[in-house]
Amino acid sequence: MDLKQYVTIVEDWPKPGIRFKDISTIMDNGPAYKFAVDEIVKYAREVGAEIIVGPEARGFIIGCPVAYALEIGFAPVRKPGKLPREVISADYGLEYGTDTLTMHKDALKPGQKVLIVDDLLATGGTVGATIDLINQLGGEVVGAAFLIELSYLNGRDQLKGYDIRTLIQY
Ligand SMILES: O=P(O)(O)OC[C@H]1O[C@H](OP(=O)(O)OP(=O)(O)O)[C@H](O)[C@@H]1O
Ligand SMILES: Nc1ncnc2[nH]cnc12
Repeated sequence: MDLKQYVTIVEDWPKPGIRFKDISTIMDNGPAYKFAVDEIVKYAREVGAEIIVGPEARGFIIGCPVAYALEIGFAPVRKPGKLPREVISADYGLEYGTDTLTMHKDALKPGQKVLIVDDLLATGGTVGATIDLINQLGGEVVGAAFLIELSYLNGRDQLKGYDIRTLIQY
């Protein structure tokens, strides 16, 4: 299936000069959404993922069905002030802003094999901070999977030495 045809490009959103890749038109199409999730499930099996870690909010949309299909857990990465128990933090930069990400301190078991899942790799700031969080918790990153890669923003530079799978490239 050519998944790219289901992505909607929104010009100048949320700021002038940004070409926003809207994945809601993948999600609202049952076969396209299932195809995307199934491709990442296959990859998760290849790398032997024991838990999925996904950043809010769009990482949940892809990461949770992958975890469900594999009958493994999902650990959320959230923006500050959202997780109710003790957290660890990491700062990151975005294509359009900066922020901090957090995870619960007990979200992973030491040595657990983690697959990071998100909808989109842009500058790599989010995934870089997510790797930092996983490392702080003693997890082992076995791969990172994204629906979309914006190659022109060189997010892969943040992921040197890690296995990456992306389904759609721009
Ligand atoms: O590679 P990067 O430059 O870090 O950008 C990619 C991240 O940006 C978007 O999330 P955003 O922070 O906009 O949050 P959302 O999913 O809640 O919309 C996207 O879902 C990725 O998580
Ligand atoms: N251009 C873009 N489209 C959709 N999500 C994004 N996250 C960061 N950059 C993005």
